[in-house]
Amino acid sequence: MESEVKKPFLIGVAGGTASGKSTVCKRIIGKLGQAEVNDQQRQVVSISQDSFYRELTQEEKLRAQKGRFNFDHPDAFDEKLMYTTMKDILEGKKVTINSYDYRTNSICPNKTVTIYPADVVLFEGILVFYFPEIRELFHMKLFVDTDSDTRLARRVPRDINERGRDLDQVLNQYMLFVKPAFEEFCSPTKKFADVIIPRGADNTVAIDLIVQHIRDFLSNRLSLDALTLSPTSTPALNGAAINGSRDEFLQSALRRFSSSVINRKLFTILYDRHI
Ligand SMILES: Nc1ncnc2c1ncn2[C@@H]1O[C@H](COP(=O)(O)OP(=O)(O)O)[C@@H](O)[C@H]1O
Ligand SMILES: Nc1ccn([C@@H]2O[C@H](COP(=O)(O)O)[C@@H](O)[C@H]2O)c(=O)n1
Repeated sequence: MESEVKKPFLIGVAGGTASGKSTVCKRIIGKLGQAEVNDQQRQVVSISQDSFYRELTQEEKLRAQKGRFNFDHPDAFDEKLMYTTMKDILEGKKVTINSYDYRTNSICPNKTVTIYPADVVLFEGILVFYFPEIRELFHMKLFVDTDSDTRLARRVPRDINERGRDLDQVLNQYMLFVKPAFEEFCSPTKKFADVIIPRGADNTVAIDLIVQHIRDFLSNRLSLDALTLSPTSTPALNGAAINGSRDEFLQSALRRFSSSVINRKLFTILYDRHI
């Protein structure tokens, strides 16, 4: 039998720096029951746009060390790599992405992350809605809308504790690049969002609604897939549906989709429609 190609539900998660984008993604992953699942089995994965910062020239590296490089400008990213990676993910391919090191302002040498095909892929970053070709790939677009005071108050300790910066560097970079670029490039992309999440991860009502929408989308797609099964594409499943018992059909359907986050009660309904 042909192996199943997983075409994921692709969700873009944009918002200003330290708005809570990665925390929102973690909450969604947790609520879909995927927090403890290992990388290869994981059906819901999150990718950061930071993995697509481009390598700097020597001159840019020197400027970055002095806090004089604008990492909040669209040109700081490798747009082409972002697009081809998202296309590959949408085609159900396994992809390899870079790890990024904020301390050296560069891609970690000899360190990559493998992203295995999944049901749901979240792609989060300050400018994920900025590039039109990439924006159009998303099935759902979320904008995490946290006020700028809160974001700065979170960014300062994070950049000092986790990204190797000192207070002066963080504040200078914020005033010189981060704040103006947010206003010019990030904030205007809020209008493309399907859902705006005020207060980020604190907004459990919004997160629950989004999780329910993801479940509904996946159930509907699975329902369509199963209703259009052809004997050539999935002989085992179809054979069971046509010739076998109700239990055989459900067993083979569950085997095929056993790793999915989708509601399995659906198969009972499908069986009743098929037979
Ligand atoms: N709702 C929240 N309440 C308190 N701290 C938060 C909240 N959301 C995020 N944080 C903290 O703020 C910092 C930035 O959050 P993060 O999710 O990494 O933001 P982003 O991905 O948008 O840069 C992290 O240290 C995180 O733990
Ligand atoms: N070498 C770098 C690369 C990026 N940044 C800053 O990271 C921010 C984006 O990450 P978030 O998790 O905050 O969304 C962005 O505002 C860049 O300024 C950096 O400081 N150094």
